[in-house]
Amino acid sequence: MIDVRFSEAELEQRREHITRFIRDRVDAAGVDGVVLGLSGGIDSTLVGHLAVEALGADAVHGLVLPATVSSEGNMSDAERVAQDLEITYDVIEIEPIVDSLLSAYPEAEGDHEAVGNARARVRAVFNYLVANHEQRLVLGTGNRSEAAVGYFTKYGDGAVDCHPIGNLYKGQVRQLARHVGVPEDLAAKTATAELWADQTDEDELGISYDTLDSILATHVDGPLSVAATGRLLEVDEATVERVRGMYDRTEHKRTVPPAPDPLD
Ligand SMILES: Nc1ncnc2c1ncn2[C@@H]1O[C@H](COP(=O)(O)OP(=O)(O)OC[C@H]2O[C@@H]([n+]3cccc(C(=O)O)c3)[C@H](O)[C@@H]2O)[C@@H](O)[C@H]1O
Ligand SMILES: Nc1ncnc2c1ncn2[C@@H]1O[C@H](COP(=O)(O)OP(=O)(O)OP(=O)(O)O)[C@@H](O)[C@H]1O
Ligand SMILES: [Mg+2]
Repeated sequence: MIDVRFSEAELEQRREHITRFIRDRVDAAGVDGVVLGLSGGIDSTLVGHLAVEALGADAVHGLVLPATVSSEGNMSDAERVAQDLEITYDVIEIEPIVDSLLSAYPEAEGDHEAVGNARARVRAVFNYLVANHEQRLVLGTGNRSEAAVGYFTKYGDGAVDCHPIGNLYKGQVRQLARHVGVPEDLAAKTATAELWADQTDEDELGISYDTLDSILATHVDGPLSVAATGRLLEVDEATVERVRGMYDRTEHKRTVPPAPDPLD
């Protein structure tokens, strides 16, 4: 595999670069701070840390938004992160809202993907309720690995004002998290979207993040062909092609929705 990790000096550079980015976005928007969803996972934990470093704890509002499929461990970790960072946070159960969507449209009941994505979109509604009310920006927590293969809910966790860690592969997210002092149990935790019971990213994607990061760095974001990537990483060409296919099929999630060209 490709080792995507930074050197210590590069990590410190990234930390400064991202905290400056967050400050610049807030200043340019003329708002009073940021809001973000805290899931107990490493992406939101790292963004929470960097936001506090950039803006101070008073300018960061956390939302812990449990669903019935959320594990108690993750929800208590999310609260622990907010408490350790000394930020204001709310805990709001989202399932009553998901239930009311399904009682209005029972046809979707039992469709775990549609309902799971609705959970992510209900969370986006709360983020923007707080952002509008308190003059804040919504911070995204998506990383390059998820974005490249479209592993996020369109207008759910993808509905944000900026992506502070959007250029980091998952392996780099874990490394930067350790560098800024995130506790090891959180930095090493298995990634899960928790949109339905027992979901994990690697199971659903059918690939480990180490392999995904390597294929992205080499082929999707890098110059090597499918065959050269397969040889270099010692993975099947079919795996490289599968990742490339996910990237191509999810282009619509990374771009502004199109309209027809203007008439001449
Ligand atoms: N070619 C195209 N051009 C324009 N739009 C297109 C399109 N193809 C689909 N669409 C639209 O996109 C929709 C499908 O996209 P979307 O609604 O996102 O749904 P979809 O991509 O099917 O599902 C989201 C995936 O992201 C994962 N996820 C979600 C949230 C968080 C995390 C996490 O890591 O925590 C992971 C989730 O487990 C699932 O695998 C379609 O229903 C359609 O409306
Ligand atoms: N229960 C939740 N409460 C609040 N926000 C949530 C919750 N679940 C998901 N989110 C939001 O959706 C984002 C996307 O989830 P995702 O699982 O990709 O990231 P993560 O949980 O931070 O890290 P990991 O991918 O390692 O699990 C989270 O970072 C968080 O902002
Ligand atoms: Mg998660």
